[in-house]
Amino acid sequence: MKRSQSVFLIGPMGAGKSTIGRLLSAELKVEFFDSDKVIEERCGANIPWIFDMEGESGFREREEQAIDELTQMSSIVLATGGGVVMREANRRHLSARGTVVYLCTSVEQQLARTAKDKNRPLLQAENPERILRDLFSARDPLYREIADIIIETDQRNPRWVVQELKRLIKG
Ligand SMILES: Nc1ncnc2c1ncn2[C@@H]1O[C@H](COP(=O)(O)OP(=O)(O)OP(=O)(O)O)[C@@H](O)[C@H]1O
Ligand SMILES: O=C(O)C1=C[C@@H](O)[C@@H](O)[C@H](O)C1
Ligand SMILES: [Mg+2]
Repeated sequence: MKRSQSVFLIGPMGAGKSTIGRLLSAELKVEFFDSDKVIEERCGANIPWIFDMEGESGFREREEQAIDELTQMSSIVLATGGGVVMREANRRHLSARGTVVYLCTSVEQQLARTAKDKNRPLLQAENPERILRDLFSARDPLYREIADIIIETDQRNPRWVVQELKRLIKG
């Protein structure tokens, strides 16, 4: 682990960052934060509302501020939003301030895992599969660029991923 002892989970929508982050923080007995939730709490509104009122750029401003603050805390588990790597400042802070874990998932699994949830404005379009494929092409190299650990989650249940992560982080 890097100096701060924090673990930052990155990856696309439906990779399991929020689910695995919560379980991992309980195992490691450290505090858990989800940057999407922090942004919603601070704003007093949900992500679709922020996208509607402020556009994606407004959301990204709020996200950059939240990531800067959260990555300065010591010994936390942080689940990030799927688009966090789009800003260079976020990549720099995540990479310098903790152990970055990229949770990889196929587009098929992402579609299955996000199908019922309406809280992801980028997927409320006619062809979410096309969108997920385009996002994957743009973002996968950026996730890889800052990842200390890469873990494939398609065929794994969240509890297995947490145990594997615990082993890799301690090792
Ligand atoms: N390894 C897994 N196997 C099966 N289901 C999973 C797995 N990981 C997550 N899920 C399920 O997929 C859905 C999406 O997971 P989650 O919200 O944790 O993703 P996320 O990476 O935080 O997405 P976002 O970037 O949109 O916040 C949840 O219903 C969760 O229970
Ligand atoms: O992939 C993305 O760009 C996003 C993922 C979600 O976690 C949220 O941060 C928001 O819906 C945007
Ligand atoms: Mg999440």
